[in-house]
Amino acid sequence: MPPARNRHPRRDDNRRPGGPRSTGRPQDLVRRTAFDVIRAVETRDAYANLLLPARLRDRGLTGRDAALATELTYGTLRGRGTYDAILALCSDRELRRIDGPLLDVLRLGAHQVLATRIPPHAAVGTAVDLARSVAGPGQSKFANAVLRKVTTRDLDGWLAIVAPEGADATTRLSVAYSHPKWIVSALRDALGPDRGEIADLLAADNARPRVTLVARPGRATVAELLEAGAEPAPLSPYGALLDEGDPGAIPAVRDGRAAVQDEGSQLVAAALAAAPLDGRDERWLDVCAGPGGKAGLLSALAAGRGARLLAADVQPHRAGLVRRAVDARTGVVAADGTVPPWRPGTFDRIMLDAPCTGLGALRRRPEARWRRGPEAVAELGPLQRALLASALEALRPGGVLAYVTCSPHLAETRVVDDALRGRTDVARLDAPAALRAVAPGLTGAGDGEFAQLWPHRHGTDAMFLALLRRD
Ligand SMILES: C[S@@+](CC[C@H](N)C(=O)[O-])C[C@H]1O[C@@H](n2cnc3c(N)ncnc32)[C@H](O)[C@@H]1O
Repeated sequence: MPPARNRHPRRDDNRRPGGPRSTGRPQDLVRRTAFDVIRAVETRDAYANLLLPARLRDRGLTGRDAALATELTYGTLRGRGTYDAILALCSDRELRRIDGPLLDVLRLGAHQVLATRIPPHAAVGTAVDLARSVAGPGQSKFANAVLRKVTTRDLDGWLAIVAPEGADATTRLSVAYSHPKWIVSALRDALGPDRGEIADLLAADNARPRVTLVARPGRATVAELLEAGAEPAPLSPYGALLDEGDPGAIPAVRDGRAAVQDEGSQLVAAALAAAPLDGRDERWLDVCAGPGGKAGLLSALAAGRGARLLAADVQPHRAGLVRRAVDARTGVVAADGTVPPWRPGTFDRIMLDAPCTGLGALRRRPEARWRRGPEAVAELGPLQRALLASALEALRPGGVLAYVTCSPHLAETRVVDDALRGRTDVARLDAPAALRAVAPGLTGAGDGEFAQLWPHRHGTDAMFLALLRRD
């Protein structure tokens, strides 16, 4: 099966209105912008989702031009694994011998040829122009020769060659769905008995998610978001989906009463808030709160109950971002959760949204899959375990803790089993039931103690949730 394709309406008229910077041909500016962001991701570890909006603004690209630049940037970054396999067959030079800028032009060209409705001659022509401007006339001839070969087959035709049925399953899925092999293996392991869904999961990682908004209760309502053009979200009682338009233009979002937040993130925060608890319910803690997505919702839910949230993050600038997401009652501190400034047994509810590989949010971060290797999982383990041990210490007897990762990787979720081994004072609560209590329509999120949401099943990031009570 081919990777999910982000088809773009067939057109080569992506002109932008004239303006002070509209010297060269406008379509060149669109592709040049995509190229610059792809290069920055490659050479200086830039984040496409942060850099691209800034470049679009700088260059005055809006509307259809901005949409095309976004599609080209994200699609090229996501599809790199597939495109490299195809380019390797079309080039008489090994890919590792092709200069970085030229290789990125070829990837951008391959994406346009194979996964958009841009006519092949326009895709090749503009890529050759770009190759000339970033790598010189000699290299533009090479780019022309390679990309012309790419145009000889459609994506399915190429996949039959680079990811043939007879190849071993991990390699085939890795090339066809453009995921590194170690991620394919890790995701398949995480699916466990449902491993047959792996192709659907990889395809979901390649599809751009819809923008999900959260109405922070007591500060905004879902109805207000619907009036602004959003649709109700299928699962979260606080959620709404936006198909088009700038979320920042919605007054509630502009004022910080609502925000952009994945539905899975909303659900795990709401499940912690709704988990049954005996006794005092006044002191809530978010240990790893930056940049403040879950803290924003928790602070609003806490306020509605007369409880108070303390939000912490080890990085002062991330703690600063949290301040913008929460109300004035919420305390925000820059603190290391492994050597915390708070006393043991202080809190009634704790959110531990641990630093993780983010393998559950690949659809939002197009370049993330290429950035780190499997060593990242091993590197994060000790920190995840230390944070969980320390957060359990901070919980009062009878209190409830949510251990959350936006990664389904078993090494990152089994941290909970490691932490509880040999302990008799911590009980695992039924996390799937807690999620269903806030999202009654939810199915397929697990039937044991732990809950796992999936992009291909739930349309959310692959959030993992364990709910623990200290006895
Ligand atoms: C997955 S992110 C949290 C996302 C956040 N909960 C949200 O919903 O927006 C993990 C956060 O943990 C923070 N972090 C890493 N090590 C930490 C530590 N030792 N103590 C506290 N925070 C830490 C990181 O700075 C990062 O902001």
